[in-house]
This record gives sequence, structure tokens and C-alpha cells, in this order.
Amino acid sequence: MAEKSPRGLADVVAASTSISDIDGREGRLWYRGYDIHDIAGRISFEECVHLLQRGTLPTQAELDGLTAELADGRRYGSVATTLLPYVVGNGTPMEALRTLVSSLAIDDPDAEDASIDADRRKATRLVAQLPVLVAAYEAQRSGREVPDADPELGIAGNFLLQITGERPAPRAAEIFDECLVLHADHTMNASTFTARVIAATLSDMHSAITGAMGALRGPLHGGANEAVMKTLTSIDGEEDAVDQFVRDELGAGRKIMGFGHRVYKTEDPRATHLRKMSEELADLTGNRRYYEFSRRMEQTVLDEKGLYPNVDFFAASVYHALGIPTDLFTPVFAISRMSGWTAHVIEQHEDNRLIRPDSDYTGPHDQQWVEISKR
Ligand SMILES: CC(=O)SCCNC(=O)CCNC(=O)[C@H](O)C(C)(C)COP(=O)(O)OP(=O)(O)OC[C@H]1O[C@@H](n2cnc3c(N)ncnc32)[C@H](O)[C@@H]1OP(=O)(O)O
Ligand SMILES: O=C([O-])CC(=O)C(=O)O
Repeated sequence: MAEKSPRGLADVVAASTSISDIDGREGRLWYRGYDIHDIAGRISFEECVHLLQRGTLPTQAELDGLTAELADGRRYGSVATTLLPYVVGNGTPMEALRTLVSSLAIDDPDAEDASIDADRRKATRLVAQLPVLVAAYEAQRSGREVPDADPELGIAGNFLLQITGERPAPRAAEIFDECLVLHADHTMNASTFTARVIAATLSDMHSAITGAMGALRGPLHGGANEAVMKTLTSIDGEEDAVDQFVRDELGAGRKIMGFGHRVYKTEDPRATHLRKMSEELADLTGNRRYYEFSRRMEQTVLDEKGLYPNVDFFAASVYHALGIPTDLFTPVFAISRMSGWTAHVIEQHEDNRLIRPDSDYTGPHDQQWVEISKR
């Protein structure tokens, strides 16, 4: 009989990886050995993609090569193009995008190729395609065209351009670029674990990523950023109303979205950067309301419950200030995390063993079959 496992597999080691590492007590995060505090704001998302998927920070020549591959990989095929009008307006953006990402497999030029080299090409294309799909989704539902990508802008700047229809201010593009770096990978989080379980059956890259998107959208994981914004906008009145909201929610036994973490028992190092960006954007936009609400909520939740904000908390006020619609916050998370998910699928395929844990059976073993007419 299997031993009882910790609920939610807490502290269980599910895979070996050299992609990222966390120290939950110290509040530290590394991508391939680089401390997040050293690289956030210093590397572009494209460099981060190279680091996660290909193992090293790129030379200029390698970065130029990857940038060209990403520009080339942006185009998606006829299946996603045909599906787009059907999925817009039916369900949430994450449901639509999960379906579109799944459909990308059909048109992928490497669809029949299960090699690691093909995995790498699919990984690059998926990173390039998702931001364009999110922009196409937004354009379709707003009844406008997606502006052409500007070759002078990276993934971050082009995304803001294509979502808002306006060329972003250089600082806005830099801030969003840093957000993408901060969300790119996080060890064995639920969506990455999902991707690795699927990959470990020797299933394909697109199946693994489709599953990961399904896991990310839940409010206990990536879906929390949207829930945080809904919380902030639902609070009427001034800052005192924030304290009342927190007390009411906790008193009713409900969780405050954007707080707590399975691994971090102190400040999430990504929140440190996002808090600063939230304040900077509050000043740049001249609207400090959601930043101030967030600071007040942070203090009250710490006082009342001893919990710290996670990555999703300040991301909400940052994305809002950048003009991103609230229901696209989790798709934005997916745009970034695509780099980590795909790196993990490659790593899993490179040294694979089926992931098949045991379960702790809690039912009886002595049931007797009875004919249907006598049950
Ligand atoms: C990118 C990401 O995925 S970051 C996480 C995003 N998710 C959220 O922000 C949702 C809110 N947070 C949570 O639900 C949790 O903190 C999780 C899911 C992130 C971590 O969950 P777990 O490690 O399983 O912790 P669990 O949910 O068991 O919580 C432990 C205790 O802290 C409490 N707690 C945890 N988070 C919160 C919260 N946000 N608000 C209030 N109480 C909380 C729980 O109620 C529980 O209390 P109890 O022991 O009195 O029952
Ligand atoms: O690690 C986790 O469990 C959740 C998280 O913060 C992430 O995926 O970025």
C-alpha cells in the first residue's frame, strides 16, 4: 500500500531541472544560475528566451539570429485564422487562446517531427505566435485591424502596439519587457508540471503547452492577476475601504487574491520589482489609485494574516496602467511563461521517463458485485 502523500504534493520533488531554482525561505529566484535581481531590467525578454530555451545568455550574433527566427515564426497558419472568429466572444480569452494554441499544431511545419531539434523550432515559434494571437483576439473582438509589427520594437513593444493600436512610450515598453522576464519561469509550478507530465508520455510540444495553458488559467495560479484587478476595481471609496474589504473577506473565510505562495514564505522577489514598476507607472500616468490601494492591501494582509504578495499582485496594477484589458492579464502571463514551458518540454524530452506517481486509496476493497436488478 502506498504511503500517504502530502496534500497537493507540497515539497515533493517531481523532476530534475537546470532551468530555474527557488529558495522559498530567502525569497530568491535564479534562471539558469542568474539571480533574478541581477537580470530583471537588464536583459530583454528575447535574451531571456535564449537563456531558458537554449541555456545561455546570447551573444549579439545569437540574439540577432533568435530575433530573426522569432520574426519569421510569428505567422500562424490557416487553421488558427479560420478558428479565430468562432472562439472570440465564446468563453474567456484564456479558453479561446488555449483552443487556438492547440490548433497551431496542425499547421506547424514540424508537425510530424518528434525530434529535439523540431521541439526547439516549435518552442521558438510558440513564443513568437502567442503575442500575435492575443493581439489578433483583441482586434477581432474590437472590430479593428492588428497594426503591423514594427521591426524596431521587440516582443514587448510590439505587443503593446498591437493591443492598444498606439506605439508605446519607450519606458512603457521597457517596463512590459521586464514583466515578461519576471514571469518567464518558476520551477515546478502547476502549469509547468502539467506540461512535463504531458511531455513525459512522449506526447508533442503543442499538447503539453495546451495543457499548461489550461492549468495557468485557474485563479489559484496565473488567473489570480485578473482576480486582483477585479478586486481593486470593486472597492468603492478611499483607502480605508481596503482595510474593510480585507477584513470582510478573511472573516468570511475567503482568500485574498495575489497573496500567499506554496514555496515563498517571505517576499516573492518578483513582487519587489513589480511594486516599483507599479509606483513608477502611477506617477507616469498621474493615477495613483490602484498603486495606493495595493500598498494598503499589502500592509493589511501582512498584519492580519502574515501573508506576502506573490507575482500576480502588483502585476495587476502594472498591466492596468499599461492599458492592457483586465481579461488579457492571464494571456499576458502565458506569453511570458511560454518561454519556460517550452524549455521544460525540451528538457523533459531530452531525458525522459514517464511521470506516473502513486495514489493514496481511501475507499474499500471488499465490495461485492450485485446484479443490476437487485441493486
Ligand atoms: C503565479 C502563481 O501561481 S502565484 C499564486 C497565485 N494565486 C493566488 O494569489 C491565489 C491566492 N493564494 C492562494 O490560494 C494560496 O496562497 C496558494 C494557492 C498560492 C498556495 O496554496 P497552498 O500552499 O496550498 O496554501 P493553502 O491554500 O493550503 O493555504 C495555507 C493557509 O494559508 C491561508 N491562505 C493562503 N493564501 C491565502 C490568501 N491569499 N488569502 C487568505 N488566506 C490564505 C489558507 O487559507 C490556509 O489557511 P488555514 O491553514 O488556516 O486553512
Ligand atoms: O511557483 C508557483 O507555484 C507559482 C508561481 O509563482 C509561478 O508559477 O510563477
